[in-house]
Amino acid sequence: GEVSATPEPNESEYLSPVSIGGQTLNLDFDTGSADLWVFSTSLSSSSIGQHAAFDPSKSSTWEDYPGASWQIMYGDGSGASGTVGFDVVEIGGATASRQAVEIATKVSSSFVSDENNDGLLGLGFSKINTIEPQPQKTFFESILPKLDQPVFTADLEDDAAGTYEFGRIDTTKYTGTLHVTPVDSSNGFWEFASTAYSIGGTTYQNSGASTAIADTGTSLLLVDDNVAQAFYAQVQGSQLSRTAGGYVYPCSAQVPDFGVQIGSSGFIATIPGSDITFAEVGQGTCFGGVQGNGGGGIQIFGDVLLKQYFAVFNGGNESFGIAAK
Ligand SMILES: Cc1cc(CN)n(C)n1
Repeated sequence: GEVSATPEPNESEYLSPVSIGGQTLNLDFDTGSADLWVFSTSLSSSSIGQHAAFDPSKSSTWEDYPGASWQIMYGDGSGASGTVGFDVVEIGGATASRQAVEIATKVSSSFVSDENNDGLLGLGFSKINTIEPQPQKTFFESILPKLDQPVFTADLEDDAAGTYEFGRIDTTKYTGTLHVTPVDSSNGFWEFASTAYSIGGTTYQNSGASTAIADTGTSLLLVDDNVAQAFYAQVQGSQLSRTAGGYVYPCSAQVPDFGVQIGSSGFIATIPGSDITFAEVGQGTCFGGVQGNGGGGIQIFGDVLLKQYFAVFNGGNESFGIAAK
């Protein structure tokens, strides 16, 4: 079957309505993790705030997973933990009849204050699912056998709503070639080779990092620190600001186009310089959407890059593809 879910755009995330045991929550679809967790009525009312909170006691299809627990920490330092059960999860028409659902009993402050999302839906590989004593499948892995094609696509936009589709590739959503690269899922991510980059149309070899992950749950484009330094050397007035947490520059600065290689085939995915500014941080200073990865070795290609393209995640042959749109 084919399904689609239309996430509501928000500056730092893409949310999609998900039905769990008949209760609808807005979840942040995250290809960089593999836990499906939700705000729950087990949280304090001050943590719940304006969020939708899942109440297992009100679901007729809920099944506890006795003794199981989970605890996750994300790259931005946010985190959550809690207990586990199984329920019917439906997204735009596709249904996983017995999906592991992680009930949050603790969430970090950034989730409390981000009133747009009521939890996360991980679309990474279940080898990094944090459920103890036994990791559980992601929603995509649960429905994979039933899909016409073993794929999901992400068509993220900045201003309009983006769309995730499961089970089909809507060829009307992109133009030209779909550039496909093999994925190495051994770290649990949609990870591929990326050993080159371009600044203002000139291509350079990236000696610092050799791979990258496609991560819809990360807002920025986090490249090898040397690559970020080389990029901002070409942005007049830029500086690495500890207070801002990265490279900033005068909002009036001329920002060159920036590209990163997708796979070892040579395709460089480019972002127009005019789309690189992520936020204004006041006094006419802007925070760049391209930042260093802090020396992590793996580059993290988040929404700053992904929103420029139509992305295809293939769980059948473990590949990642992007095309212009
Ligand atoms: C909540 C969340 C998800 C991600 C990306 N996987 N980050 C960095 N933070």
